Amino acid sequence: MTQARTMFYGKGDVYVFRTYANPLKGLKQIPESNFTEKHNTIFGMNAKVALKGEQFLTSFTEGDNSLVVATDSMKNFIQRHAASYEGSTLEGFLTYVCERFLDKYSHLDAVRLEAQEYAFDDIQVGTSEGIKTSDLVFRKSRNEYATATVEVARTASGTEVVDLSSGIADIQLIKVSGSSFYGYIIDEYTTLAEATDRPLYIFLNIGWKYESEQDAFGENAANYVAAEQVRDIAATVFHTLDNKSIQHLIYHIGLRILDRFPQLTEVNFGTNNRTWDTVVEGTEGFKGAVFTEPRPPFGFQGFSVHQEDLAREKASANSEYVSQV
Ligand SMILES: O=c1[nH]c(=O)c2[nH]c(=O)[nH]c2[nH]1
Repeated sequence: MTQARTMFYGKGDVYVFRTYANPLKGLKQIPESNFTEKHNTIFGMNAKVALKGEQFLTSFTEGDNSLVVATDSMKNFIQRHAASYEGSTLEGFLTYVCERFLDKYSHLDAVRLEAQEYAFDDIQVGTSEGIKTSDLVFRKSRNEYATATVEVARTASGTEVVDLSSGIADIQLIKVSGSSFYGYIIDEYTTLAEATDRPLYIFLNIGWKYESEQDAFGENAANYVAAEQVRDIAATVFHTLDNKSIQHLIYHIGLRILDRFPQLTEVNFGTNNRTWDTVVEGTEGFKGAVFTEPRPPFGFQGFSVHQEDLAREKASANSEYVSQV
């Protein structure tokens, strides 16, 4: 059996800070979030590009560099195209750069670009009219950030987006009361005590896919899903749901995201359990308790939720799903 060969090369940690990119305005307002626009005064990212092409074979097998685009040049290519990008989304920018690579170098078969947003948050400053949000000074975010992956391939008639996914990474949320974990298998391996109310601390990466890639480009902002809106849905569902586990929680976050954004086909999760260790239990007379950082090892979950799940829940008379905040 002949096996498909792996062959690509590229550049990672390509930092791009484009100032005064076009703002993204007119996002759909959802009940879980007051995020409706992104000013993009700083459109920042850490990008990674990989070029694919059958014609690169001799660069590996014979050291023939005649068709090699130096990875150093790839870095320049991405950064310079940030100046000419007229759109306002990470997905749109990555697609634009993939297409320009394929235009420029006719021996490429496909280009894959991934990026993590390098976010800067607004900050309030004193002005002669009182405390206002500065349009000049921003502070580096140490919080979650948007992510995107795009692959564009050459076809007989032009190019085609063959992979596009969006996401938000490194959300870290703690719910101090209203989470439980009990009813699991109790046997000779069990040492964990059942909990009817535990402080649930979770790390989440959430990804989503659009039915139509066009919606990820932001030209019709009403169909774009901002990472900030997904973050706010996650926090809202966490706040509301009497969750029985992280598994249970993420299913409901997924359903709510798909309900708010029918233009998505799928929402997926990579989560991590960082539940605090208890040091001093709460008692009748002492509402508070004392906790500390958990020790490794840490539990994790992987799960995807699809529009069929939402349709099934909505059709079911005894569904636990709620669509209101
Ligand atoms: O939300 C949880 N899901 C589990 O599967 C699990 N297992 C465990 O020990 N703690 C937890 N918490």
